[in-house]
Amino acid sequence: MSKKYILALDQGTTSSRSIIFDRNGSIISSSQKEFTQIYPQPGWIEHNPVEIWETQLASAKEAMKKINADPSDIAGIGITNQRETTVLWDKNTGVPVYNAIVWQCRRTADICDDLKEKGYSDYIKENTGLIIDAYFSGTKIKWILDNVEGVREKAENGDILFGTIDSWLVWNLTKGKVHITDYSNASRTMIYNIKDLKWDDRILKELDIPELILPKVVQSSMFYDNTYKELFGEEIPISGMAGDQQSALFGQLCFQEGMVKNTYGTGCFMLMNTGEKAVTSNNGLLTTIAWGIDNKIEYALEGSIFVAGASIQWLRDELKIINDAADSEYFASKVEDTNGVYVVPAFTGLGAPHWDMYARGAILGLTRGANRNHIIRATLESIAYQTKDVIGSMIEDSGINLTVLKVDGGATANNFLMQFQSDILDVNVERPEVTETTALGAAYLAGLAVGFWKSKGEISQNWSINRKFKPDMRQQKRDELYNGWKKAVERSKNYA
Ligand SMILES: Nc1ncnc2c1ncn2[C@@H]1O[C@H](COP(=O)(O)OP(=O)(O)O)[C@@H](O)[C@H]1O
Ligand SMILES: O=P(O)(O)OC[C@H](O)CO
Repeated sequence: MSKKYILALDQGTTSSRSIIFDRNGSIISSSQKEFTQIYPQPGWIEHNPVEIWETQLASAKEAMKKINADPSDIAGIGITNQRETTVLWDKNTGVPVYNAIVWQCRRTADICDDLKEKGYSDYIKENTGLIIDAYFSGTKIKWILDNVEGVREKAENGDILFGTIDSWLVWNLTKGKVHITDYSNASRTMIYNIKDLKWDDRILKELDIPELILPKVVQSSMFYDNTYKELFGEEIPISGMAGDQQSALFGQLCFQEGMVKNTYGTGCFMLMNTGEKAVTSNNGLLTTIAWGIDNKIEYALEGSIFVAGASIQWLRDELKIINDAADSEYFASKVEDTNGVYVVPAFTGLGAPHWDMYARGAILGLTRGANRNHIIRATLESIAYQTKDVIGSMIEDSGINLTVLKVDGGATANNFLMQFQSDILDVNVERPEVTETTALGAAYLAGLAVGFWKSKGEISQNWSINRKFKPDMRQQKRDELYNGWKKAVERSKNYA
């Protein structure tokens, strides 16, 4: 019987999703399960790795059940994941030794300060492409080794394994047989040398991380192994793997140098394909591996914004001034402007291009007339302003003048935000028909490896546009608004 589908496992920051795609790249079935966000202290964020695995598996089974898909209908599984989030587990029992330390967690800021004081900034930038920050996995691994009793000793004896979420899922899908990560995920650890394509000895030594806990780094599109038989009743090939932002770049078909996408989820991540060149940023962007495919490595420039859609969840869950994320569009549209209000959602510091681990959130410009709608509108606008900060850096670093921005992710459903984004950038914003491009990218990577799709050319025919937003704002107004934002951001810096 011929295989009909590819199953993408999209393990995100707030939910585990599984999506089944057909040969046209259309969504045939999906399932999503939220899981617990654990905040042990201000600025600390953890996930339970077992809950991650269980929700991911449950969503995969549910997506299959909804369409009565048999495991034999599935040509391959592609995995895509929240990046940097760090898990250490016991190799013999498969039990995590601590909760996963999430990418947003700031607990290792002091380890990062120490690295900077020791003069590692240039070395780390040149060799890992990254800027020293608590965001990345390296200092999180060190924290677990140093702070969880008995773990360092076990690690040195070879009884502990480290993985980002991709590794953790593959380990569980294969019942402890396979310990791997792909190039795109490895490039987010701050311990991987993206030029030499190997774990970096000098950084490992400085952070005191034993190399034997690290996974083997592999291509993003290849047959890795099968799921173990009892899991779905039959083995299914696992054949694609990439960090979620790189996967979205692939899913948006940004295969050529200079092509850019921006994903609006919990955070906002803009990536530009730079081909086989690792471009170094002079403006606060990261150099990262886009993917390893056909025995080649391609690179990307990345602007990482830590808080985007999460600020809308904050309006809903903490301020309780909206009931649903989608309501933000209605309330924002009820006012002409923000009445001079700016919201800087630096809840977990600021990422690109500012890189300030000690920035914190702020609401500025309040006057007696400021109301709920202004705050909601200012929160949505902050997502667009942060994107503008990043795009400015990208244009300077690449020399490429952007005329179109391809967008995806949950918050792109918001038409007010998309129009404001186009207005403030003065570029066209294109929203595709399938905005689940993260999962789609993983499906493409998996499908290409098993011959479900023959070539990138074949999948390129699948992309179609849902709506194009065109700029409609005077330059003077654009400048005024953006200058106000820049002032507000400065006020939020170096606070904690
Ligand atoms: N209509 C909307 N307007 C603004 N934000 C939205 C809207 N719908 C969803 N969001 C935001 O998008 C995020 C969810 O997008 P998603 O791509 O699923 O994120 P992730 O993969 O990071 O979990 C949430 O933070 C949510 O607040
Ligand atoms: O889970 P998301 O979509 O918020 O993505 C998280 C990023 O991979 C963090 O680098």
